[in-house]
Amino acid sequence: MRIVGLEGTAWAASAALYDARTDEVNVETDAYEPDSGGIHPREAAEHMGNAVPEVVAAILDVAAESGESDAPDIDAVAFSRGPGLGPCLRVVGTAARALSQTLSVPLVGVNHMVAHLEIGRHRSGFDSPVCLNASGANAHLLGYHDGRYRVLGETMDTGVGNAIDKFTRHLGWSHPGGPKVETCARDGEYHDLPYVVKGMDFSFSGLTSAAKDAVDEGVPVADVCAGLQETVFAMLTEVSERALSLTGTDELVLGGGVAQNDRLREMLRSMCEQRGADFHAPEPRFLRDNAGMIAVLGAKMYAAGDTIAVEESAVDPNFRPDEVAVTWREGERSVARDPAAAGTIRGAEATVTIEGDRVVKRRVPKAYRHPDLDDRLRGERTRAEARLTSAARRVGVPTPVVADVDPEPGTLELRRVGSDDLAAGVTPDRCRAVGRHLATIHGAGFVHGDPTTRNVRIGDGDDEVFLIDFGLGYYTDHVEDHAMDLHVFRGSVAGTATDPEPLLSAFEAGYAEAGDDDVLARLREIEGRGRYQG
Ligand SMILES: C[C@@H](O)[C@H](NC(=O)OP(=O)(O)OC[C@H]1O[C@@H](n2cnc3c(N)ncnc32)[C@H](O)[C@@H]1O)C(=O)O
Ligand SMILES: Nc1ncnc2c1ncn2[C@@H]1O[C@H](COP(=O)(O)OP(=O)(O)OP(=O)(O)O)[C@@H](O)[C@H]1O
Ligand SMILES: [Fe+2]
Repeated sequence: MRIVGLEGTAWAASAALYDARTDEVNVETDAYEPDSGGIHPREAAEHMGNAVPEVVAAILDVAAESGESDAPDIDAVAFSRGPGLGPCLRVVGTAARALSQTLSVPLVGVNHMVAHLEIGRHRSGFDSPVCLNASGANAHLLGYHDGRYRVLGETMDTGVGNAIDKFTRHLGWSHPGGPKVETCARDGEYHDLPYVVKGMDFSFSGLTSAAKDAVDEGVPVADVCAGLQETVFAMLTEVSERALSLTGTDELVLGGGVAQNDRLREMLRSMCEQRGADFHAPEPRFLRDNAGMIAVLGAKMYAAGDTIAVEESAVDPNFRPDEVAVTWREGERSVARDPAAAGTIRGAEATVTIEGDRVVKRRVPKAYRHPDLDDRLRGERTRAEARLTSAARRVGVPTPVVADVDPEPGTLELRRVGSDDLAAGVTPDRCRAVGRHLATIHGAGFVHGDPTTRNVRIGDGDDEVFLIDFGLGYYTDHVEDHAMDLHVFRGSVAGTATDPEPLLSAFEAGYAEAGDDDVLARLREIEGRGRYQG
């Protein structure tokens, strides 16, 4: 089978030929480089208009030379339907429809972000990995479950590349900024910047502003670049580790243009090594936007009969990866596995040793993080956990008694609670109880910060649950912060349960019993927010 792929969501006018028999991928790309500032949608679309016919012609030449007959020997045309810049997508969509009609072959509409994921899975040979997509306009964690890729975590504001590019625009550097920050950071000393992780979601906006301010205040640019990389990539590595821990998976693949960064790959590799997981990042030509990944996923979709009629092939600038019916993996294994049951448990942050009634939790140093950042986070979180675990119990929320705390090495001794993690026995009654408990701590002025089904323990009664692991918690009265707690819990249920709806409605009903309606309204808004920001 041979598939032609077309890509043109933003900057790369690209065409590819994928031969499924030999697994060979030929790619022709013509990049748009803005004269100044960031990517300009109209200019980028103009570039697509000029460059797409040329890269297509070049790929058709390759097809003609390598085909088995005089005919081009092509089975289908696959193209990026979104997400991306509307004006660019429309140009490439039109080219793809025309090509499929000229060749009289079916059209396959590919989600660009799922293609970033699938190329990594394809090249790694992994079975059901967690995928971190680190690209310009996006940043999210995906895992396959029951016919869809679920979004396990994502940016709450801009994509990771855009966050870096915004900073370099402030310096007057040309687009793209990512590679320049990487080079400049090599000569810099680490500089502290805000670190924002909420469960498996994360935010870059405060950090970008702080990086700009630091330069304006005279901190050497190289130091700010080093701090920016260390902070941004540590956040991405931490949430990836959380996703591995939550799903029980031991395979991680990386995708997207920012994945070309050596330091990011090094951190992820180091994290995976430390926890005994396998890591794969494809070669750079498959990381940045390219039509090769579109052709490879196009081949899988075509083989599954997943083609679209021309009339239904409209592009979608906000096409989310979790909207895609994953036809080519029907019946395959979910990303969620059974976590190791006994002895020493390796959470995302800590190792937990359970001896009888006593639980010792150690936030071990993470080799992937800069030592200053590592010390800061382990100390802050150990202190927060001790303080908020006790504060929650004082307002009537079941939590473990804290027997001892030592923030310097990052060690806590807790009483053992519950018989299992909620993940092992999610029921509507228990979810309702979690909702009530979160409402109570919000009423007391603080958030949990990471209320997933692995950070709730189940007790003897039908609705007896304990909240644990308050390390990401903090005092706040902001409705948005409270709503993020609910969003994180929803995400952990929706990402792993086969029938999440009854669980989620019970959870929200529980919250409504004891909490503020404004928070539930804000949750709706967060869930509905289009996260794609070009
Ligand atoms: C929707 C689609 O149009 C979009 N594409 C996109 O963002 O292009 P991509 O090739 O995946 O990523 C480009 C980004 O990747 C960054 N980048 C490239 N090389 C880098 C490096 N060595 N270090 C850090 N960032 C790098 C650039 O600064 C830019 O922000 C996406 O995938 O989100
Ligand atoms: N007090 C406790 N009683 C019983 N089990 C516990 C207790 N504390 C932790 N555990 C067990 O250890 C696991 C990991 O603990 P915890 O969530 O605190 O660590 P972590 O590294 O912060 O994890 P993550 O960041 O992945 O949520 C829990 O899911 C739970 O199974
Ligand atoms: Fe991309």
